[in-house]
Amino acid sequence: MSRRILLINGPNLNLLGKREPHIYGSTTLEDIETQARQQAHELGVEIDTFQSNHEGAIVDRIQETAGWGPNVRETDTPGKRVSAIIINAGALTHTSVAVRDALAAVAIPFVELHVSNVHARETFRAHSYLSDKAVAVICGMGAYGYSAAIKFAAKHLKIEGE
Ligand SMILES: O=C1C[C@@](O)(C(=O)O)C[C@@H](O)[C@@H]1O
Repeated sequence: MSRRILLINGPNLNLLGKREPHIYGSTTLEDIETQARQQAHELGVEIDTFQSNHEGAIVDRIQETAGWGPNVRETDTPGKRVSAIIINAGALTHTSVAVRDALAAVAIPFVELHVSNVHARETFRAHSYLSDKAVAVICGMGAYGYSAAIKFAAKHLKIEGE
């Protein structure tokens, strides 16, 4: 059985480690993704990583997990199935019906993740378009949240029928 996790990071998360370190810490996205690949290997799962500052690119990448999307032609080999998505949608969490709809369309269980405690910040960050559809929500654990999400996804989220 192969289990594959897709880790998505949205706008400005390419700046982790540089951006507001008092809020987001000093760990870079590169560090997080390197650690994620190592952890996935140890857990016996596969992991794909994706970061984009663009809402449409994130929607396209989510669609691709179901073999859909503008970059997938009828003749293409079906994309690899993903058993779980871990998504830090950044600011799109609070604004994007499109990301929510894409996650609902592919119907793959997902974990919503935030490095900071979004409930202890500006009030607009307390609302999420994703939380009510997420299997789990992690926030305020810093970079460790990624590790917790991967462990949870690897253990609890399996491709149906496997
Ligand atoms: O870009 C981000 C990062 C964030 O998702 C976090 O990881 O804490 C929290 C969001 O409110 C913010 O827009």
